[in-house]
Amino acid sequence: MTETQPGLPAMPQQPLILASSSPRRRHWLEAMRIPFEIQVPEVDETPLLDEEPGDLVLRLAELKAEVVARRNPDRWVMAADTTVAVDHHTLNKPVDVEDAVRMLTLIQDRAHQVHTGFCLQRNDDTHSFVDTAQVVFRPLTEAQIRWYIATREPMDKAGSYAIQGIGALFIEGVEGSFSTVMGLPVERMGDLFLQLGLLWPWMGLPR
Ligand SMILES: Cc1cn([C@H]2C[C@H](O)[C@@H](COP(=O)(O)OP(=O)(O)OP(=O)(O)O)O2)c(=O)[nH]c1=O
Repeated sequence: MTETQPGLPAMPQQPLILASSSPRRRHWLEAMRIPFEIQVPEVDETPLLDEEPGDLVLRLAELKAEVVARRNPDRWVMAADTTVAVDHHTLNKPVDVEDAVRMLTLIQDRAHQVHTGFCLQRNDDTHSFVDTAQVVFRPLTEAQIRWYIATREPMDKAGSYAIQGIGALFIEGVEGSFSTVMGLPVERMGDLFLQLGLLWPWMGLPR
């Protein structure tokens, strides 16, 4: 029999499941010492016809969480999806060097939006939202853009840059959450963990 103390969970809370292959999302959870394991869902990330970027990231975050939550009854599963929007363009990860050139040419010397969809789900209990940050880029010449792409940093990032890397040098300012640009809105995620009483039990303390 498991001994319980008032206010303490009867058994240790199961770790979170991160439904993502993103090293950035893993990084944030490790940095915050949240216990987690990774299960990567296979989902089709193709946008629907005329789908708005905010709708796209929410749908994909919910889909990734749903797929993994169905396989893991009674476990909390977290997923996210990030995209960059400028005018009517949605910029996902570049498919090749020329695609990255196209994206960086579009976003240099102006502002764009980064939308990150987030979903936390256990069984049918789903909590999801979209967080948006605005990023202003400095002007870049084609030679500078090609130099940046040659570093390979842009190749697995939405919008073809990394705010957490060399890309920081090209950014004039950010309005909103830095972590949202990196792919995980950690401030709003923390709010949700607290509201649901998940955070402190993960740290071994009462909720
Ligand atoms: C704009 C920007 C994006 N990114 C990253 C975050 C995301 O990992 C990636 C967008 O791709 P996503 O499709 O959101 O995520 P992913 O394919 O890396 O992982 P998964 O779908 O398995 O969860 O771009 C940065 O790391 N820095 C940035 O500044």
